[in-house]
Amino acid sequence: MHPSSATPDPSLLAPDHPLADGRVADAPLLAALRGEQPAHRPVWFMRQAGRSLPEYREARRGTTMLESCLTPELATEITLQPVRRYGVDAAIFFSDIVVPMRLAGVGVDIAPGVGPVFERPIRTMDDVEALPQLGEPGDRGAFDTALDVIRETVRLTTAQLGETPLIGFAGAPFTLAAYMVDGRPSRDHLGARRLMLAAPDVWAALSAWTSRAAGLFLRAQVLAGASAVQLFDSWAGSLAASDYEESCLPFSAAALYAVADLPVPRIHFAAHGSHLLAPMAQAGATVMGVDYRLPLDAASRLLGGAYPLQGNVDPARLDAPADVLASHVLDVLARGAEAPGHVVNLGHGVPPETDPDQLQRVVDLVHERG
Ligand SMILES: O=C(O)CCc1c2[nH]c(c1CC(=O)O)Cc1[nH]c(c(CC(=O)O)c1CCC(=O)O)Cc1[nH]c(c(CC(=O)O)c1CCC(=O)O)Cc1[nH]c(c(CCC(=O)O)c1CC(=O)O)C2
Repeated sequence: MHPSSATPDPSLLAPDHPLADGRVADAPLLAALRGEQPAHRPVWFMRQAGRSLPEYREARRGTTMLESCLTPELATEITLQPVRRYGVDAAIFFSDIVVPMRLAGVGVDIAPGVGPVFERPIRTMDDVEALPQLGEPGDRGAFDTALDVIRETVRLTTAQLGETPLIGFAGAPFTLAAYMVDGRPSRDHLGARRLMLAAPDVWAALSAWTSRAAGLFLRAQVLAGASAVQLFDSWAGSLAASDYEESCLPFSAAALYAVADLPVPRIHFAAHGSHLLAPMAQAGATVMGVDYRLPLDAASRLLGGAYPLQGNVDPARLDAPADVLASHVLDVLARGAEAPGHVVNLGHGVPPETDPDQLQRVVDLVHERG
């Protein structure tokens, strides 16, 4: 089993990093992620920067998704939009889980209304061995050079964020590998799960590659200025716990280990993953994200009260009448108070058709009552 933690060393951060120069020292988000009780419960939303915002749709006019992720000034503006509009307690880096693969030279694009689509699905050991080399942490090879555009966006964003922390993120090895095997979004990831069981050596080699890509992508974001990270194992929920522990956990642990020596909280989240919460907590995260299917007090008990939690407003209630939404948010706050620390989020990403005014109501209620 891969080691999952190391001793964080603040000296690894540049003096002008928001954590080093004190800019984010009093941020409620970081206090809650450390398991403390800040003056108010912090809140942010997965996919807060995106299609639900008119200003996003305006800013994206005439550009493809990946162009917008790889144009520093545009990605910075999009990351800042929800912080300005809602007053949320965190920015999440506007990017996508396939960006590191694109930067590595893998043929992938994001088709609107579909999601990631790969030119060549990965099915054999030859396919894996033909993937671009990524190098080791600290190597100045082609991939590390390609990550400079990410570093530039993080720097531009944190220069404008002031006291609001930036969360860097990556897709987890299983979710990335599932896209690469299936070649496009899939509901049950049967192609990936079949390969995992039929050719475990190919699956392990691919997962080692996606784990390295995710880990280097996270590390680049933190060293450039991100003050926390989130590893999205969006689709691990399609796995049985035994398959997850056997074929995925070691690779998620390796991805998180890539930033374990840096003094930043590490959030780990899987949609539909309540049955995996305990094994996922062994991957080396310091905070667990919970989707909307498992109440936070039950999640905290399941984890022995050992982890601050993030979540878990049900996205479906964002369309409900204001009083129904309010009572649901108050219930999430009450249950979240059972955990050592609580960051309010949705139980999955903001649905594109969400009314921004409803998200504003959630932020105001959490800041008032949280
Ligand atoms: O059409 C557009 O404008 C691009 C849509 C968009 C993408 N990534 C995006 C956005 C902005 C937004 O969500 O509105 C932007 C995006 N992708 C992601 C995040 C991180 C987060 O959720 O806060 C974000 C938001 C970043 C931010 O708020 O700053 C990461 C991501 N991309 C992806 C996944 C895995 C997944 O959801 O399948 C995940 C993990 C997040 C999750 O589990 O919800 C893959 C992906 N990327 C994308 C899509 C959507 C394709 C579509 O429905 O048009 C999809 C597939 C899907 O969502 O079903 C493209």
